[in-house]
Amino acid sequence: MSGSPPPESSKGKLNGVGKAFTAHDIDGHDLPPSPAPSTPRNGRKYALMTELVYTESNDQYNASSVPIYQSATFKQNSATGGGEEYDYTRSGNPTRTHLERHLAKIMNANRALVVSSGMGALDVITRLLRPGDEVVTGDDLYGGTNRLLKYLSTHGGIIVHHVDTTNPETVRAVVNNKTALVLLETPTNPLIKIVDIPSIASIVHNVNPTSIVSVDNTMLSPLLQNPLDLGADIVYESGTKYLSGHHDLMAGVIAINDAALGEKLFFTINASGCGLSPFDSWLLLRGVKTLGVRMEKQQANAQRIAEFLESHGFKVRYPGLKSHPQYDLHWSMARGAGAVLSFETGDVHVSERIVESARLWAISVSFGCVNSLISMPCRMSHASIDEKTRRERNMPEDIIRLCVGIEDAEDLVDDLSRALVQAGAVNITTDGFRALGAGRTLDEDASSSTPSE
Ligand SMILES: Cc1ncc(COP(=O)(O)O)c(C=O)c1O
Ligand SMILES: N[C@@H](CCSC[C@H](N)C(=O)O)C(=O)O
Repeated sequence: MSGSPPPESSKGKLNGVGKAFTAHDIDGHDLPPSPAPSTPRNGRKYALMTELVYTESNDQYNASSVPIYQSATFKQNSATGGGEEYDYTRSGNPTRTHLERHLAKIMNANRALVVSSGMGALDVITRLLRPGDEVVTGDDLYGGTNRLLKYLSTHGGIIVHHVDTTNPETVRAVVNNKTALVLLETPTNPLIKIVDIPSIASIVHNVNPTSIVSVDNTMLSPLLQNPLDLGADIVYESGTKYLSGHHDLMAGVIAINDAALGEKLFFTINASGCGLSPFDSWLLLRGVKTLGVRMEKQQANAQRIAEFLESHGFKVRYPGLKSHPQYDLHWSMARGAGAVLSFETGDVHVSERIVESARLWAISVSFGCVNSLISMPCRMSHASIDEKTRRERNMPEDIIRLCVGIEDAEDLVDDLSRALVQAGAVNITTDGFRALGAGRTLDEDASSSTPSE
C-alpha cells in the first residue's frame, strides 16, 4: 500500500470504521486508526466450525491476523475526555475487544469478557456476592473452585452448600431466597458426573428469580455445549484448556446474555485489573480458530482409549461410553463427550506406577492441550481439597485422569498398555490382559455414594 494514495472508491470503506482521523500519514493517506476491533456479523450466521475461523477486522492493511495492540495507553484527542473507545488497556484494548466479540459469537452470547485465568473468571463472578449470600454447588468440583469457595465461606461471610448436583432435587432442597449463586460443572472434574442444567436452572429460577445460575463449561468448550442455551445466566471457562489448546497461555472467559449483568462483571474486571493481556488475547484468538479440528481428533482418541480400558475390565468414567449412568442426560445437553476421562485401578500404588510408567502421556495437571496428559487428581489438581473432604465426597484416591490429545490413537493405546503391564495393573493371560481390580460398575458405585455438604 505504500507509494500512491488509496483510490477514491476505497476511502469510504477505510474511513467507515473507528474515530474521526484527520491527520494524513507521511504518504498522504487518510487512514482510520487500525483496526476497528470487531468481528461484525455480516448478516449471516455460519456453522460453528466456520464461525471459529471467520473474523473481520477492517484493518487498514487488511491484516489476516488481528494486530497485537501492545500498548498500555491510548492518546486522546482532547483534554476533556474526547469519548475515544480506548484510553487504558486495563479498561479496554482493541486486541482484547476483538477476541471478546469473536468469543461472544462462538458462545452464542450477547457479550463475552476475557480475563487472566479461569480462576480469575470465577473470582470476577463471585464478586457479585455479598456477605450473607448463599452459594449452592456440587460435591465434585475442580479443586481450585472448591478452594476459592472455601475461602469465601471462611473470609467473606458467604454460605456454601456442596450437594450432589447430579440430582436436581438435592438442589431444590437447599435453594432459598438467600441463594445468590448456583455454580455447576458438567461433566464434573474429575469424576465425570453429569449435571442437568435445564432442570436445575428452572428449579432455581422458580424458587428465586434473582439467583444466578453459572456453569463452568471448561470440560466441553462451546464447541460441544452452550449452557446459556440450556438456561444458565453465566457461562465461564478456563481458556487455558480447549479454547487455546496448546498450554501456552492462561485465560478465563465469561459469557452472558444479560446486558446489566455484563456491565457488573466488566466493572470488576476494570476495577481489579484482571483483563487478559493483548498478547495472550492474540494467542487465545489464534487457538480458538483450531478448536474444532483439535476437539474432533481429541474426542475420537478419547473414545478409543475409553473403549480400550473398559474392554480390559477397568471402571471407566466417560460420557462417550454407554455404560456411563448419565449417558442420555449428557447427550440431551451436549454435542460430544469431550476428551477427559478417568478410570480406577482399585489400588493407589498401582495407579501411581501406571502414571509413572507412561511415556507418551505426560504427568501434568490441566487438560485440553494437543498433547495427552495423565494425572492423579487427588495428588495433583485436587490436592487442595483435604483428604477428609475427599473421602466424604467419595473421591477415589486411586483415580487416574486421562486428558487425551491429538497423537496417533494406537500409539496412545500402546503406551498405556505398556504402562498397565509394567505397573502390574493387569493379569496377563493367553487371551491378552484384564484389570486386576475388575468387577465394579459405575452404577454400583453411584448407589453406594452419599452426598456431602
Ligand atoms: C473445570 C475447571 N474450571 C476452572 C479451572 C481454572 O482455570 P485456570 O487454571 O485457567 O485458572 C480449571 C483448571 O484450572 C478447571 O479444571
Ligand atoms: N497447583 C494448581 C493445580 C492446577 S490444576 C489445573 C486444572 N484445572 C486441572 O484440573 O488439572 C493449583 O493449586 O491450582
